[in-house]
Amino acid sequence: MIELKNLTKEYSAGNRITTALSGLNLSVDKGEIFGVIGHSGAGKSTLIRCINLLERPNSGEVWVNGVNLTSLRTKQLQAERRKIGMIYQHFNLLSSATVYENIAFPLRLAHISNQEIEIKVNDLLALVGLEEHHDKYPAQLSGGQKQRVGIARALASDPEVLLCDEATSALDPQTTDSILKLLLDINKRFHLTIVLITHEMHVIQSICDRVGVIHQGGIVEQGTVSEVFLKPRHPITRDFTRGELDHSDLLMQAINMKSELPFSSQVVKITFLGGKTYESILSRTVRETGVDFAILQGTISTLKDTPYGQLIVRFEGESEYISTTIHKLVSQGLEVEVLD
Ligand SMILES: Nc1ncnc2c1ncn2[C@@H]1O[C@H](COP(=O)(O)OP(=O)(O)OP(=O)(O)O)[C@@H](O)[C@H]1O
Repeated sequence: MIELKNLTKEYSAGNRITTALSGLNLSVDKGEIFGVIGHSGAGKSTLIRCINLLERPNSGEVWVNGVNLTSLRTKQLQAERRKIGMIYQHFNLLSSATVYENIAFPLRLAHISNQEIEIKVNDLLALVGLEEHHDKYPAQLSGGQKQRVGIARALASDPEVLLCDEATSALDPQTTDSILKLLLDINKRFHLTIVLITHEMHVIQSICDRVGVIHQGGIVEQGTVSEVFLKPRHPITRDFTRGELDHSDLLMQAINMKSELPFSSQVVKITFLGGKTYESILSRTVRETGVDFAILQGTISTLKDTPYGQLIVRFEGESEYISTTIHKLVSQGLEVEVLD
């Protein structure tokens, strides 16, 4: 659906050149929610603005729905851009126009009749839950309501792609969740392809199917959210996932106390995904092998609709039986990483 091929983007200010994207490649499938996560300055905004050519790359190609946007003339590009909606961190609403007129704006530009506009805008107001606010001005709305107007406006031209530029970064956690839920609902209902950029793991974890990690203008790791999130390989990805299982000093002490223990032990990280999260695999297995365990740290949460759990445990017992335990856990589909 979207293919970014070898994109490079440099900004020059005076005699200083900043490389924001360097040979970046990315492909997004139709109907998926793809998240790009990265630290400040990594190139996220430049990347998302290159998808609709708000920012023109110095080299490389941008393909959306089989069309090479980078090869188009202005008029053709304008027509293709209508199929790409965008929402922004600071909403970018017209402050002097009502909610209704903000949503109607792209339709008026496209010379749609008043009658059609009325039907369309009323449908969109209902979709984003703002029917009662149609004649208010942006200043009279909360941040979450403003973003709902932004979403309705972006959907007015029936786009095939929705780009979200840090769309929840200015919102509190509760409002963030309600906007993410709305985006998920829109994605499912209209089979809309969504690309979002964020610096928050929570956003990726809540609604994305796949994720790319951007660092110094390139994608350093990408895959399904569970692949990238549960088995991070790149140090930057580890930075983002660290919060989930916190490698605190206390945990490190517990891991390193092996030599002081009167029995042999092994510290492991066990990852449960999907239905296995709620099965009693661990307790059943240790009952069979006779190994004891102490839980040092644990979390159970969800990746979009999929439950997952991660436990750091210290197995205690004969080393041979500990090995058997690990082997049995792996053969039942759990991920086991030996930590000491
Ligand atoms: N208009 C510009 N002129 C000069 N340099 C720019 C411009 N826009 C971005 N940059 C630089 O390009 C690099 C990437 O910026 P970009 O805004 O894409 O990163 P980001 O990941 O979105 O960061 P943030 O999360 O802080 O918005 C940074 O070094 C930034 O300073």
